[in-house]
Amino acid sequence: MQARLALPLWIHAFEPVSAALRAKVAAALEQAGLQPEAPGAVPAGFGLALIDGVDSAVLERVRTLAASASVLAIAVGARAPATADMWALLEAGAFDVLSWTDASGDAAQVRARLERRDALQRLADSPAVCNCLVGVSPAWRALVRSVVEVAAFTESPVLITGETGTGKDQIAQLIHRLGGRGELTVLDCTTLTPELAGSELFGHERGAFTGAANARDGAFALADGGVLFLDEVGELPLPLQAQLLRVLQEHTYKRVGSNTWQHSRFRLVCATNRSLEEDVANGRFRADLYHRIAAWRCRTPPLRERSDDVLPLARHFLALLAGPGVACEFDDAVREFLLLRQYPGNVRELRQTVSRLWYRHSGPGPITIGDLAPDERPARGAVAPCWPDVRFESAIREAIDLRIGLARISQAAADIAIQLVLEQEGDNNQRAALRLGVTDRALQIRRKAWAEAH
Ligand SMILES: Nc1ncnc2c1ncn2[C@@H]1O[C@H](COP(=O)(O)OP(=O)(O)OP(=O)(O)O)[C@@H](O)[C@H]1O
Repeated sequence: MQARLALPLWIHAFEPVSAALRAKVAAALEQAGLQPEAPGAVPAGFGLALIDGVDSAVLERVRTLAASASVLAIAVGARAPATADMWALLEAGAFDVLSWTDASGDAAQVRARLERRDALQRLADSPAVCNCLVGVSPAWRALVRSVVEVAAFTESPVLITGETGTGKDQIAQLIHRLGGRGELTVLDCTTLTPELAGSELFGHERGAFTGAANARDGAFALADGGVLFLDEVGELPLPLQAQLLRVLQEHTYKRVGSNTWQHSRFRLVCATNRSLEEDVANGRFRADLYHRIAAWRCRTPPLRERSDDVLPLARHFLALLAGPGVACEFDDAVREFLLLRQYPGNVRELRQTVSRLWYRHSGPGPITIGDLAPDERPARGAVAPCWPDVRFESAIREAIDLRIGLARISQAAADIAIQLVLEQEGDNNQRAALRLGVTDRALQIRRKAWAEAH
């Protein structure tokens, strides 16, 4: 038997999978060093969904399980599921779909996948990631997981796209930290002029051009053994794009004024806030270069797509400003202001907003709305509650991320509203109906349908 894997692992067998088959799978997994159990009330950690046939009920259940745990779907039926069903299981949140063929390698396959997933999760939750990169939203967490995977398990070039201030630079630094390679050499492509670019990138020999009093290393030499980060790569002029092709492909180049090929082994990370696909389509960016730099792509989502991250980020920036051991918080009104404000400059703008609050603030005590500079305060009249607001949008986004359909979202919103109003009105149907803007009878029908469904 292999060494035990200390993973909380549960097994959920879907109808019509028999208890005997479940026990057989569990025994094989135990042989492979796993310790399967039944799922708890809120399944966490890792889980196996044993399925024999896929229908909407199975998909719905997988969706619920995957909301709080990492789910691996295992098809145990005599026939492998149709490809469309496999995709549907992934869509529902399973991280992979395997077939159980009753062969000796099946349990080993399961274990290998769980180990990899566990290693990824540990890295994503490690101080190397969490101490610098803050974010709790599903969109941010999915990005971090994919970046951790590409950084720690591959050597491929990575292209990071995203609006300004969304953390592309931070992600490049994370790839460098996790990759365990030498130095990080950063080159801002907006600063490359046609005259200087050759020397900046490739270096030059002494006397190669007027003013070249000494030989000098360029970015490719400096990046040897480490990571080369080409920031704003979309701004590279076309002639320079052509010059980069060979070195990115072959890792060889010549210094300006030299005929000798030099070698440099580096990992390439590029970032841009442009759509390079569009630039390729309209001839602004070379397609061959694009395919070399974009072996892996990731996108840093704008802050408006992850409003759950606003307060954690704001608290993080405040803690950095306050320094170690100094507790400082925002009061409720400031929290609301921060949540409802728009951030066209994304995280950078949020950081600057927090800095301005901090420098106007005189402690002790929380940051209060008086700490907001007068020109930043919401205009009079603009503070009336606006609905639907970003919090509502965030809840809906979460439902969409969980791939919940429109009918269920609308139904759930209506059910919650009815429940809340009934509570407030002491279960008085007539008053609740009045407040909800529906007839007494309509509310009764809905309540009856709800009671029957639950
Ligand atoms: N997830 C995060 N956690 C903590 N700080 C962050 C995060 N994302 C961004 N920041 C901070 O926001 C600011 C902007 O981030 P960064 O420079 O990485 O953005 P960018 O996308 O590279 O911007 P640009 O396109 O303008 O170069 C920095 O101060 C960075 O520290």
